[in-house]
Amino acid sequence: MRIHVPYMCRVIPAVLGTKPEPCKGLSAVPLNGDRILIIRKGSLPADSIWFLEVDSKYVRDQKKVLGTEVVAWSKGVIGVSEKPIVISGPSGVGKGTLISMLMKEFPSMFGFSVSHTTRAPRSMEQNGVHYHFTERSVMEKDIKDGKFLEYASVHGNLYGTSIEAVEAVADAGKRCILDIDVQGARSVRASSLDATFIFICPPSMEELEKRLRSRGTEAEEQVLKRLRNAEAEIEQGKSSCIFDHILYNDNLDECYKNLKKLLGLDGTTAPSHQQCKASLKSNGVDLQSDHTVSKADNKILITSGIPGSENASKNLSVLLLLS
Ligand SMILES: Nc1nc2c(ncn2[C@@H]2O[C@H](COP(=O)(O)OP(=O)(O)O)[C@@H](O)[C@H]2O)c(=O)[nH]1
Ligand SMILES: Nc1ncnc2c1ncn2[C@@H]1O[C@H](COP(=O)(O)OP(=O)(O)O)[C@@H](O)[C@H]1O
Repeated sequence: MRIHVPYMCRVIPAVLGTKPEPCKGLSAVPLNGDRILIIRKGSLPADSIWFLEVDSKYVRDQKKVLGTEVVAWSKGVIGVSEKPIVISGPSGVGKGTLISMLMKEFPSMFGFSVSHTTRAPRSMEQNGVHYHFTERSVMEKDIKDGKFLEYASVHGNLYGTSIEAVEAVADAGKRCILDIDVQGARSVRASSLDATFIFICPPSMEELEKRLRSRGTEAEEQVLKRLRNAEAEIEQGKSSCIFDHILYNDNLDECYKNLKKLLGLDGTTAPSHQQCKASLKSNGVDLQSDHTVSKADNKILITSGIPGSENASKNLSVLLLLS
């Protein structure tokens, strides 16, 4: 079982009082920075593991918002969250159009990861909705400070996915969609974020140019740069092993139908909530009331039964902490 820190967690609005009672049956493992992993004994896997943030920026902000004393905030690992979806493809191929269609048809299911960029906003674009439009120096500092899951220089500007952007979608209980370039997709592939990777291809370079020009959002110099970059992007998208699926966006409705099909949204393969719950029960950690917890590097070892006894090794669960 893998636990991703800090994303893939959902915020449970459980505020502890100023003087929490000593809790029986809880194991606490201090992690990096201001996080503690809590494991509760003798409970269902779905309700047994969560993180506590102590005196983090989030906790301090909540103190202000709630106007009350808050000592910690819990971020629970509950249920099975669906894999995020990474969508890549050359500029003008129709990524944004397909993502908008998906979000419009399934508003409560998907959430868009709002990237940061140093490029100037287009006339219809809103800060915080389409992108977080950012100064290069600010973004570079945030990258240095480890706030980004991935970033890349694309068509002369910096683009990046902040950890907070992905976390915000997970916190809302939605499946995250990332619209990022091939370099970004490669970085996410190499990260701990388990995602579904989809590459969108144009039917031809002529059609791509037509779409890019007819969108009318770029100056000629930018159009030419994007078309030049498109050839390499398509080659990498098709030949690398980054992507799980390649979709051709020739006829839009057809492509959208295929996208829904591979996401299991055409009514044939979508997993039900019950199925998710069942798979969690069979794959999750079966915590018994007598277990010990220890930490070694990025692993949390949970041993049920009496340590050192013959049965203990059979009941060893290892949680990998990947950040
Ligand atoms: N690596 C990375 N690429 C991004 C991110 N956000 C957007 N992009 C990519 O940057 C490229 C340019 O995006 P944009 O300027 O909005 O132009 P458009 O693709 O023509 O709409 C596209 O390939 C996007 O997929 C991000 O957070 N990270
Ligand atoms: N299958 C398609 N056929 C014709 N035009 C399309 C198709 N898909 C998208 N478009 C148009 O192409 C332009 C670029 O699409 P967009 O979604 O902005 O691309 P991207 O986000 O990949 O840069 C938009 O004007 C959009 O309406």
